[in-house]
Amino acid sequence: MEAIEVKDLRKVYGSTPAVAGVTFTVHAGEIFGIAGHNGAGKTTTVECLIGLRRPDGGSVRVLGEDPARRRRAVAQRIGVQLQESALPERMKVAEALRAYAAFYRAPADWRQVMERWGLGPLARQAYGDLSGGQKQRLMLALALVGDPEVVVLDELTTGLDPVARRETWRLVNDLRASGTTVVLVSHYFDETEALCDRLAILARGRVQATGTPAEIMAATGTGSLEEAYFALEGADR
Ligand SMILES: Nc1ncnc2c1ncn2[C@@H]1O[C@H](COP(=O)(O)OP(=O)(O)OP(=O)(O)O)[C@@H](O)[C@H]1O
Repeated sequence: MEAIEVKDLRKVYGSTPAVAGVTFTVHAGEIFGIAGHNGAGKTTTVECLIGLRRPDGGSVRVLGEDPARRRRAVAQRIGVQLQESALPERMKVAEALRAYAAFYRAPADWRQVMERWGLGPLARQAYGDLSGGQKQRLMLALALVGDPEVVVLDELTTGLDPVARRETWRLVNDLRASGTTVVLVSHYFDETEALCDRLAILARGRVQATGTPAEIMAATGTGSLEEAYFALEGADR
């Protein structure tokens, strides 16, 4: 079974077609990128994957389930780190991990997750006192505390300095190594190029290309995913 299957997904807000017929498949155990610039439809696609929005057309299956109909069942098996997630400023790192673990029927040991992601020394520190990189690390740990089969990371490294960004990339690679399927949503093409086994490039609610970074570059005759994106954008206008 594929981890995720999206077929001809459509979502319209008023008269804005945010997602206009998106199709892709995520294989179990891979890092799959959903790449594209602001307004491409990435977040809307992800919200349909996790059951936060009901599609207007097409179908979505996550681990064989329809997230719009079986949101709670899917939520037990998928970890989500959403854009701009925030916690109460005074909540401590350990408290947040313990509270999130309590949502799940079969969570990971939150103390182990805390240690694994290097948060042990920060256990008693308040969320509001963490650095940007530490906050991101905590968000990643919170997405993993339910011991999910699939984890969705939306704009994971936005606002991080280059060192924290590389450190986060290493953590994402570690995740794949441990067998978790990762969906990485990003508008940074260097990030998707460095991390993703395969990806879909979205623009204006449509998939412009799917494949491995090498396949997409070869198909567009370009040397980077960013150049490939602009080549595809040009061709589509
Ligand atoms: N709740 C909403 N109501 C109306 N329009 C929306 C809503 N959410 C998104 N849109 C519009 O749908 C389109 C796709 O937005 P979406 O947030 O899915 O794109 P994105 O690729 O995630 O962009 P970003 O990187 O800026 O988050 C945009 O034109 C956006 O303005």
